[in-house]
Amino acid sequence: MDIKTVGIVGAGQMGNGIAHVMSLAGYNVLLNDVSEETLKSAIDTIDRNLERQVSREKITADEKAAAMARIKTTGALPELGQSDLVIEAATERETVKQAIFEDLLPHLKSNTILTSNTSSISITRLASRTDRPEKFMGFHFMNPVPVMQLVELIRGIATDGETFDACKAVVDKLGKTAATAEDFPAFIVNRILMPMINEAVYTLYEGVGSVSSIDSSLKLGANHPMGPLELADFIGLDTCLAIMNVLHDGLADTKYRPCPLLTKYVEAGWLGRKTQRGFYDYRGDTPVPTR
Ligand SMILES: CC(=O)CC(=O)SCCNC(=O)CCNC(=O)[C@H](O)C(C)(C)COP(=O)(O)OP(=O)(O)OC[C@H]1O[C@@H](n2cnc3c(N)ncnc32)[C@H](O)[C@@H]1OP(=O)(O)O
Ligand SMILES: NC(=O)C1=CN([C@@H]2O[C@H](COP(=O)(O)OP(=O)(O)OC[C@H]3O[C@@H](n4cnc5c(N)ncnc54)[C@H](OP(=O)(O)O)[C@@H]3O)[C@@H](O)[C@H]2O)C=CC1
Repeated sequence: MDIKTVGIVGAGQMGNGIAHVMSLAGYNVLLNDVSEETLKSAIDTIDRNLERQVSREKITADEKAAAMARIKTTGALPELGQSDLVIEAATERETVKQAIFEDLLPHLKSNTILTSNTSSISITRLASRTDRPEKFMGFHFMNPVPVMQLVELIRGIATDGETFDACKAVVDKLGKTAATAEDFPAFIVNRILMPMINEAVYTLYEGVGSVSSIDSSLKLGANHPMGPLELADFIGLDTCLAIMNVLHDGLADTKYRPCPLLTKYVEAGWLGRKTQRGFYDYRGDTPVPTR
């Protein structure tokens, strides 16, 4: 299938990153969000990140201008119906994702491929509630999208070969690398990464280390580019907790129980960088540990 137009639902940190790389690769992009303000700030972020690539001579100013011109924003979900490929990148909550697909279905072309950027939720279950489980799959980018090389591709039980090949061709055109994962809770990356982050929060909860000592231990002792708590703030603590809950419920093993301290931060609305407070406080010039 020849994909020309990509509809993206959700213009948060992942949605704007996906719009950035898609438009730079030559796709027309229709970006949707429930909030007009989020759509505006997504365009500002994409502009800033493309400008950074221009200043580092990764792309030319003309390529940036062409990419910006290929992105349109809309608050009206039905407008995404004419897309060849839809990537849902809204909040990590199954009811939110289900409602989006339900609202979108009556407006879709019959051959549109539906995908979700979910970090953990069952692709088979999301697909089963649509009219096209064979044309549905997981298209999982990593954060920050313009920088990270990997895209996980997840087939639901019914996904057909043509749909998989079309999505794999998109990953190739983006210059990224696909890894195929089976459809089990949190797939590959988050099955491994998120229990490590959760364990870092337990290490903090039990007083084994402070935020700074835990993060420097993993940065300096294991060569991780970010400490696990800094990374949790970067991903979003709400997203981390949602993924742990999917692992805990889906695999029914207490080894995946979310740390109560992670729950407490989320209940406080301290979701990390996106709310300016999480394991670090980002309101000043430099991040200050909150424990
Ligand atoms: C939760 C899920 O479902 C799955 C996930 O995504 S899990 C999260 C996966 N992501 C990670 O693990 C990220 C770990 N962190 C890192 O790799 C690095 O800290 C980082 C790449 C984010 C930043 O790297 P750094 O060396 O500290 O910063 P910096 O030198 O400023 O940036 C490196 C490059 O990335 C670019 N960059 C950094 N952040 C960026 C962003 N948000 N958007 C676009 N470009 C960005 C910079 O411009 C720079 O580009 P050049 O190489 O062309 O100069
Ligand atoms: N953060 C990460 O590192 C990664 C996240 N993901 C996945 O990507 C998805 C998005 O995550 P992320 O970008 O971090 O989250 P954000 O919270 O940054 O963005 C989610 C966006 O979706 C919007 N939204 C909520 N409901 C709807 C709706 N019905 N229609 C349209 N937009 C909606 C939200 O609006 P509002 O704020 O107004 O509610 C918000 O702007 C999740 O499934 C997450 O698991 C995947 C890889 C990495």
